[in-house]
Amino acid sequence: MTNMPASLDRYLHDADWPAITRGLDTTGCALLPGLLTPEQCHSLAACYAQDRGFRSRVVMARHGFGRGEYKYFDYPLPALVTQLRSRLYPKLASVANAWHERLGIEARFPGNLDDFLARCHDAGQARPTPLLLRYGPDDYNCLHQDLYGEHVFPLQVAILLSEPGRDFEGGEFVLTEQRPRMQSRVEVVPLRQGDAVVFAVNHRPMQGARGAYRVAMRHGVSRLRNGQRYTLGIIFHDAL
Ligand SMILES: O=C(O)CCC(=O)C(=O)O
Ligand SMILES: [Fe+2]
Repeated sequence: MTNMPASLDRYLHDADWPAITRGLDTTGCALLPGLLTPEQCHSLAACYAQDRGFRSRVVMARHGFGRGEYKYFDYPLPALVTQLRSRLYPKLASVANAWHERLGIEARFPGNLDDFLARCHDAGQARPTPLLLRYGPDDYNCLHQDLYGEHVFPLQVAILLSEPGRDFEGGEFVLTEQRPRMQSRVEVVPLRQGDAVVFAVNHRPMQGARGAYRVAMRHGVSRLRNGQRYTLGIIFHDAL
């Protein structure tokens, strides 16, 4: 994999971060359309078949997580994954800090990923969390939250590496939001190949009459009707 592609640098520089922040604040998710090129998607998805470069493989059905499988990258991450993780982090850290402030959570996030990871590693959360997921016909991913220890960065990113309609059908990315004492609401996020969705890992603040309250978010993937679907997941906190 090559060094930081200029296109990615430009994308992150030119993106409308105030609009992305508004999306995150109002719905708990925001789209970064066309963050990766089809070629980048293809080469990341092709990594899945390799044995090297991963620390573990999870067959979802064995754990009741759904159907399909995923593999956690090992350190050192592929260059493109490192770049995405370290460049996206500072853009999202200010949203994360604003959310903690509104939720009355004490922890604040440093401005760069290395400082945040040092905090995770000091607490024993030292295993890398970026992952590739692979789904085939009838596979799905149950609603879940990617929590791996005490240290939680409240936003994460998923990038669709396959093209809906061409590579697979079904398999929609869904988010649910559970307000206290209310029934859950679902949001389907339409993604094309190369699109990234930024979303809340566990809680997000919602403005109420008497200040902000906590909404619990979960994410998952609906059943594939056919084909193959690959995703790159970028989680910022490391795992115990
Ligand atoms: O395959 C997907 O779109 C969901 C991936 C996921 O659960 C994650 O990135 O944490
Ligand atoms: Fe996930």
